[in-house]
Amino acid sequence: METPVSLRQIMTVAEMKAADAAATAAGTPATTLMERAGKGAAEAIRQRWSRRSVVIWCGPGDNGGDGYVVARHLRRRGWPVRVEALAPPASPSCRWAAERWRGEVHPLNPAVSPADLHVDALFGAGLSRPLDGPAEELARAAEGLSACIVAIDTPSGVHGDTGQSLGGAAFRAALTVTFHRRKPAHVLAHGRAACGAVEVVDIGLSDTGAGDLVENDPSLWGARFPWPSDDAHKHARGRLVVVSGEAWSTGAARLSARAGLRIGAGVVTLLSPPGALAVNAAHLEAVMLAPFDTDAELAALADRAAAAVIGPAAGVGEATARNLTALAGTGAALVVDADALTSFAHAPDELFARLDRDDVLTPHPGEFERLFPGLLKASPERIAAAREAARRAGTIVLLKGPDTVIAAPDGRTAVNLNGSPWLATAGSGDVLAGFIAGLAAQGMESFDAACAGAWIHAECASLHGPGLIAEDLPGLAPVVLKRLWDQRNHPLP
Ligand SMILES: NC(=O)C1=CN([C@@H]2O[C@H](COP(=O)(O)OP(=O)(O)OC[C@H]3O[C@@H](n4cnc5c(N)ncnc54)[C@H](OP(=O)(O)O)[C@@H]3O)[C@@H](O)[C@H]2O)[C@@H](O)CC1
Ligand SMILES: Nc1ncnc2c1ncn2[C@@H]1O[C@H](COP(=O)(O)OP(=O)(O)O)[C@@H](O)[C@H]1O
Ligand SMILES: [K+]
Repeated sequence: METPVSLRQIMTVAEMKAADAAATAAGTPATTLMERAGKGAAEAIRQRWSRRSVVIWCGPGDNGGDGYVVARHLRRRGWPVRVEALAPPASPSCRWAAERWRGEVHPLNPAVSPADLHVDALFGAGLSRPLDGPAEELARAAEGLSACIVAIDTPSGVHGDTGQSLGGAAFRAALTVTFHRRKPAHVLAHGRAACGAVEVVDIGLSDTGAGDLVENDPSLWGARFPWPSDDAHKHARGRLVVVSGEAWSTGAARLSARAGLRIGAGVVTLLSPPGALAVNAAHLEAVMLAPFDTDAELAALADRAAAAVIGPAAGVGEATARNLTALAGTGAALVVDADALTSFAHAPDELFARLDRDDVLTPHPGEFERLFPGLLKASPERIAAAREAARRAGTIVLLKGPDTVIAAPDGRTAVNLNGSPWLATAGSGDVLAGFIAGLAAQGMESFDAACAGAWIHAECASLHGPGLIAEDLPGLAPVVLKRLWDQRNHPLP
């Protein structure tokens, strides 16, 4: 069975608080939620580690309360547990949990008391100011110990919504156990690294439905993947065109074209300036080639295409801007990347005016800054920046990076989690543009295509690992596609 979309939902700290309040209002006491949270965290720890000595650092709020519950459950299982408190319990639920811990409570040892495992239950996702005093000292002393630290909800000192340190020191963990849903801190680059593995414990909060911020995963788009029908023919599988650069910069467009073909577009044509025809012809097999001289000729060639890629090594300037305008006048869904983005740096609104809701912009942070000056810096995190960019542009925006964010103008947003640094290699973005456009050419809705393209792209990179170059990526797509195909025919239980 596929994972329901709602299980892949990411909730902000405020949304989580609201879900918590709704449960309490509906009759589930806060202490019941805390008991489930702490018990679930203890179980997650026992699943990962055999019995060993553990020190639990408890804060004064509900995160600390979870810590006392973890302590009780681990001791019940025979684990040697030492509880250290930063301050006496201050919240009612924390007091409740502390009263049920029958062992000793020691003051926090900022120099790290020796143990095989340490549990950070100082502060959770709602922390609003930097760690200070003994908590900060402890975070510094615990640097380098992350392999034996388990964080409850979030590593203390990390902001739940941004994943950034609140300033000063923050903990890093091997495992973070959170509750109900992941928060942005668990998926965005810095926070994700601080969390280590993330496990989500169900604490019985009611299903809040499929929110519009989700993890990017096949459960999001797998059911709508454009597999060919039995009576498919190549033209029915979707026509894709890719605009080539001049003779000395043709490789990027060929990478996109090959990627589009590999991901299933039936017919892929590279549209090439006359001066680049010879070099393109020398390097193409299944990808077809057609010359264009003017933007009008380009539009005519693209007229029957379902999707188009423009940007990879297309050249920055007037000609690319004109070519984009010509393509925008066809019915093709556009994937606008690289030089096509930069060609509008002086007038981003002119670009946005030419695009439709089914077009996709694929900027890396540098290109994003050119189209949306200051937005990344002014936003609390990348999710908010990408969402605002999609709203302004009226089109889909895929903001690239270790935590690629895909946002649609209607608010749908997905964060890609399967990326790896092997993708940080020249040309990998060109392949991504080709994957997305290849899926759009097959009729996949553009937000789905962007999400599926990003996920498959990252999956290909993980399959290869060290030594990856962009040329390898399209050739790895069949392995990933086969897995998706097999899951479709034989869904996992
Ligand atoms: N939501 C849910 O559904 C469930 C949530 N659960 C658990 O509850 C946790 C959230 O609990 P929480 O809101 O009490 O936040 P927590 O991070 O524990 O305390 C932060 C407060 O401490 C205070 N503070 C004092 N000294 C401080 C210092 N040096 N540095 C900084 N702050 C300091 C400070 O108050 P201030 O002094 O600023 O007024 C601040 O407001 C959550 O992470 C999860 O583990 C589960 O039980 C299951 C159900
Ligand atoms: N550290 C990283 N972890 C995960 N993905 C990464 C990382 N660095 C880069 N990527 C991915 O690699 C691709 C690079 O694209 P881009 O910067 O456009 O490169 P190019 O222009 O050379 O093709 C993007 O999909 C990006 O998300
Ligand atoms: K914590």
